[in-house]
Amino acid sequence: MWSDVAQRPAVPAPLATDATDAPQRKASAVTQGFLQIDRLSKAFVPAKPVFADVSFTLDKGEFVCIIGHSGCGKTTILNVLAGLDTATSGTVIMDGREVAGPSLDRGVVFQSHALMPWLTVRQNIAFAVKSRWPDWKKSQVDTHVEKFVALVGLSPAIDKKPSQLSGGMKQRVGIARAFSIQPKMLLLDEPFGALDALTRGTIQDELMAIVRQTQQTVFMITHDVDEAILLADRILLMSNGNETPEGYRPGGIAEVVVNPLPRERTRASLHHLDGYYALRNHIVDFLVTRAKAH
Ligand SMILES: Nc1ncnc2c1ncn2[C@@H]1O[C@H](COP(=O)(O)OP(=O)(O)OP(=O)(O)O)[C@@H](O)[C@H]1O
Repeated sequence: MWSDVAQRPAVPAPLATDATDAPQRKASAVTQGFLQIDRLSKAFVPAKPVFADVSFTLDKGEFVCIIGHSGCGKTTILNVLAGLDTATSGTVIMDGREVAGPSLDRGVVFQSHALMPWLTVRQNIAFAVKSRWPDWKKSQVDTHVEKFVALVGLSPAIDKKPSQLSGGMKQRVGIARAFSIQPKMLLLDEPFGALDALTRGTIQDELMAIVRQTQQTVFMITHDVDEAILLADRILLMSNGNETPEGYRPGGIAEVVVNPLPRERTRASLHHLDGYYALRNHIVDFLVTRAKAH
């Protein structure tokens, strides 16, 4: 089902098991893609890597979500992609260059918005823009900041400080800031995790519109199956490390699911689309039966 090969089907393809499509995934993982992750592993405790042999790629303009139970290593992978942490082994190549530290080429949004509380919305975003383009004049910075604040619908609040904003508004500022530096890749770690369902839905729609408009490449962690189905072109299903009768087995990418739903989907239309329930059930089944015992 929805196997990760070069061809992206428009309708659900017949079921392909992990075992049968894994070799194809590995071959494509190291030869194609704007972002190439090759045999990544991370061990905080030497004998028990959290995950091992993690290989996948992202094409330019692609939106990929990773889903898996708590502790499987999603944030660790995202931190390695961001250059905020190092892997124990393996490589990350973005746009032909190895990721070896943080860079303004990668915008990161965490669950906690991480805004500077003493600065206004405008100043928070301008800070990032000035870091990216130190030679820009104030008027240039202002115009650029205003454009991205408008994109997330926050123009009326541009001169407010974070303490004067709701949780959803703060998260929008974080998203505007990440987009404003026009990174080559956006890394999102459960950016809507702390928001109520209504706000979450609205911002999901906004994010999707901006991503489509800017052709942004996105890697996002989520625990929400519907969020992944709405936003992602592909969904990486990640298993946890676990003890087996043969000994400890590290976690890893158990399966890559290609989203067969039309890209123009919306939250409102999602559950009316052919293939939605099959896709959802497949992911939920993975989380219930396979994610912790592979
Ligand atoms: N700095 C660290 N030192 C030691 N262990 C760590 C460190 N960071 C993470 N871990 C461990 O590595 C494992 C993976 O953590 P990580 O935060 O990447 O998981 P996750 O899948 O993102 O979880 P969640 O969904 O709960 O955020 C966990 O068991 C965690 O305790």
